[in-house]
Amino acid sequence: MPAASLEVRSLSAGYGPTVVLEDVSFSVPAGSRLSILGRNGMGKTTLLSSLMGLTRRYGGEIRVNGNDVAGDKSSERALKGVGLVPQTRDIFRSLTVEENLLVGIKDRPRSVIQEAYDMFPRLHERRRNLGWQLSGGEQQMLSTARTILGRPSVLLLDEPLEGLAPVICDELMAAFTRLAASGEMTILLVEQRLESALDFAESVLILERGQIVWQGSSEALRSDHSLVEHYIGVGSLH
Ligand SMILES: Nc1ncnc2c1ncn2[C@@H]1O[C@H](COP(=O)(O)OP(=O)(O)OP(=O)(O)O)[C@@H](O)[C@H]1O
Repeated sequence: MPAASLEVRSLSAGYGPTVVLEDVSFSVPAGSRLSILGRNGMGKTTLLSSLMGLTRRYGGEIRVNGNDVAGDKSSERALKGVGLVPQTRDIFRSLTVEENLLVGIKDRPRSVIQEAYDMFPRLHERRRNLGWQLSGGEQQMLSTARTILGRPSVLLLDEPLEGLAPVICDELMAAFTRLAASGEMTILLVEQRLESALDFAESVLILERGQIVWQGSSEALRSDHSLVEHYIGVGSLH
């Protein structure tokens, strides 16, 4: 599936009776990159989970290439090209790396696993290791590779660098940048590290208490220190 556009209109969503996202609207052209910023607890994970169909929706539309998927279950959204790499890196801990990857290939031939190994050679070295034996960075690579093998046209990455050593972060960001450059996926990245988020994406949105408080280009945000300090925190830009 080639990259798809994403359009979100007046989305409100949450958990049970709790509304977290309120009237969220934005669009991402096919093949482009959006970073989602905001302090802890502002609704970033809830936004990605809602795009994947994992929260309760109170209203609004989610259009993938113009088709509204907001009423679809998450499994249906996955078939329509939405792929989430969750913050929890939910790999199967008692399966090997290779078995985990096989789960992600959907109906593609087994040989496509090589795509994951090309992307992350470390996974090839660890292919017979069990999920629980992997480091945090390797788990992130596996979780990402498994989702990517399903060829999503809209890829949602939730804080992929969290808790990882700088050298691993660089390796992952390089892989995400290569993916983005391939033009095969539209990518949304939730990331606390401002520099990484701005380097990665052309455009940015900032969430505060479940609402979008700023949207614009990465360059505009980078050059406006007062905006960054107001919404994200002092000293975020170096
Ligand atoms: N399963 C849940 N049930 C009820 N409320 C939840 C649930 N998950 C998150 N929340 C609440 O929704 C709000 C937004 O949380 P969310 O995890 O989306 O924020 P976030 O911006 O991703 O934060 P962080 O950067 O810490 O991951 C918070 O007030 C949080 O307590």
